[in-house]
Amino acid sequence: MSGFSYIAGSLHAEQVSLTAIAEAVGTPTYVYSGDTIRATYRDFAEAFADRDALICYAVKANSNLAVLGLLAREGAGADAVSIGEVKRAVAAGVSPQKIVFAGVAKSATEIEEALTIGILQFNVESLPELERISAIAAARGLVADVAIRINPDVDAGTHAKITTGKKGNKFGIDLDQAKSVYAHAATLPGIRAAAVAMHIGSQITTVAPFEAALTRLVALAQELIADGHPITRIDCGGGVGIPYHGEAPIDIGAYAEMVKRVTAGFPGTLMFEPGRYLVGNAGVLLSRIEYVKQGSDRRFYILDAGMNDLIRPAMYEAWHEIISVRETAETPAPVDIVGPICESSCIFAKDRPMPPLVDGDLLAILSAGAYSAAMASSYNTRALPAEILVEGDQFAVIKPRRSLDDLFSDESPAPAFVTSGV
Ligand SMILES: Cc1ncc(COP(=O)(O)O)c(C=O)c1O
Ligand SMILES: N[C@@H](CCCC[NH3+])C(=O)O
Repeated sequence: MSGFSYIAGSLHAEQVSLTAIAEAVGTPTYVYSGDTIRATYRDFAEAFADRDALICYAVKANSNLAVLGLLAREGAGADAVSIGEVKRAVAAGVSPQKIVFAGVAKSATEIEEALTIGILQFNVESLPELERISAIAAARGLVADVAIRINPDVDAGTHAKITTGKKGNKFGIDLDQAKSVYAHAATLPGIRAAAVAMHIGSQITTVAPFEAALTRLVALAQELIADGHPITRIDCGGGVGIPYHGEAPIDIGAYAEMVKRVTAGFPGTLMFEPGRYLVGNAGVLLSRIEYVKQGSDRRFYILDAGMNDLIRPAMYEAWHEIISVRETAETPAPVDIVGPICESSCIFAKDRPMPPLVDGDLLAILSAGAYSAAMASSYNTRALPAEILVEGDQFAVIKPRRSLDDLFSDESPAPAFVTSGV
């Protein structure tokens, strides 16, 4: 929980009291520690300081412009999965020549706009996509740099819903098809196949699956180079996990040692796409207990935050640590911590030992810096949560809470119809 600690009996983000934030902007609110994001990025970058390396932060993990800007100022590039994410990265100050564009369904419009922006490379996930990129680039007299994302058929040992590098997953091109796809790429006028790429899944907690996949990718890169392909970059993807529930985190030094050893014979650029690792443990979701309800067999803490604000427990049965903002040494007892949404899965924790708390007390849901605000929705016509960035003893509202009117001001109970024309 670096970046968050109790000071004078009250939980703080760096030197800012979460109680003061709740009073200033209300709840539910995401709070991020800028210092933690920066320090984590620097650790990652430092581990590869002796190699030509480009760290492309996976924008999807937390796409707030303030977070992107902070990382851009550290020198990070961006891994984007939509033209919207590409534009966010550019708006935050990321150089287009540090942006990779991944994703299985890039539209023609997205490809055109990315070419106009001048991104570094497209990470291509299928043969028809490769041909589409070539046709669009060639029509403009351009040559697009691409990596083919390889599916190395490795079990990442993570949750089934977030594994991506096993045969049968929709992502990437199967390893046994790779050489023929590169051979085809070499014949296309709008393509320069300058890289190989992989991304085998998320929240991976051991180095072994990365090593198995990277070993296959490097062997492929060497064969491709021997065949005359201009491979100058290896994109190792993201996926490095974080502790949510006492997991031993991947030691970034051990991960870097493995990557450098496996790629020792490759003189080009190493690329990485970390998302969760950089921001996951740098954020909390701050929420207030609306009601404490005592049922006949259990006690509920009913929060003002719901699954629309933080969907990971409902979607992946994810475990998030939840702590009281008011420090207390009182004996914990099991409670169910639930939200207001009309779904049985709107529950953050079941039978979780918690200290006795009362209506109005604040809770912090930890490890909520990644895939949390970014996946929030306004289901049940609820405003999206606010977001705050803390730096030392100061905080900034980096996403104001919108008014409820904003949620439906562009809808009408009596819409104007137009003739379809068919
Ligand atoms: C292609 C790609 N790169 C990078 C990431 C970032 O993953 P993580 O947040 O686990 O580092 C993802 C998401 O899993 C992804 O799909
Ligand atoms: N959204 C997922 C991770 C998916 C990563 C995107 N490929 C999570 O919260 O764990």
